[in-house]
Amino acid sequence: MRASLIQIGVDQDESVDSRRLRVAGLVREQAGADLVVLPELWTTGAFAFESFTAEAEPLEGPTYEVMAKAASDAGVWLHAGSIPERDPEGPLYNTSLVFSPSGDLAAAYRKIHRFGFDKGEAVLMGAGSELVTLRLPETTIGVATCYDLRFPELFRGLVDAGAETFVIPAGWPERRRAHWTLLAKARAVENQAYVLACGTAGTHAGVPQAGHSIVVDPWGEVLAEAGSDEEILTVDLDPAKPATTREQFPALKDRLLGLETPRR
Ligand SMILES: NC(=O)CCC(=O)C(=O)O
Repeated sequence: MRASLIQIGVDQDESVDSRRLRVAGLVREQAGADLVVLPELWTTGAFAFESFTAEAEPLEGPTYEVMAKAASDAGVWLHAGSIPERDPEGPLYNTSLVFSPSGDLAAAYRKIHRFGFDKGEAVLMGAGSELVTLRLPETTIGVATCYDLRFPELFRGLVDAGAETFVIPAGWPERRRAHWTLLAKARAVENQAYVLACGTAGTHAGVPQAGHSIVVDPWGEVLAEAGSDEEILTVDLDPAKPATTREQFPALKDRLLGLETPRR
């Protein structure tokens, strides 16, 4: 299974419309991959709070249109990162979109843990409440977004729902890059799952981004890691590896807490 993570540079000297078209071109260039992944809030930048309201779009808005077409043109499963979603009946959400190779929306995930404490995303956006997994031909993905990476119980919930591969778009800042790589490895090892974590490059709203998109296998081995600039990581994954790892080292079977029916 071939995955491509597109670590987009998000700089405010490029308009949102131009970036959408440029990114669609990059997705089309990944024809031949099975799964393509984009970062969190790459239209605005995850820290460009002041533009969330102005750039918010309905679920089936301009990013949806352009990315659905790019997925079908490339014939790939596309995790198109997240958009600031305007729900006509409610608040804004930080919503990830996953398209099938025919360009249909296969899943949407509203970020559960909003970042910023009492500022920024945490006050501008509503919290999602539903875990999302999706069966692709070769693996079951579980989706999470950026700050969610700090909440291991979310990932355990995704494992319980069948996830073998976590797909995590992000806009993680350079200042806490050490946490990003540490937590990506931890989520892979503790859940015996692949982690595909795709961040942004560049600087937006004065916040330098970490980049360093990373692919970690179920043993915690880093299969690929980007630098800080715009970059595309392409990796070949063995879809059987989460299952074989869980068989060979069955630590998940020793869980005692947090299960509706304890195993012992
Ligand atoms: N966009 C985010 O969720 C940022 C998360 C972050 O900066 C952190 O967890 O640290």
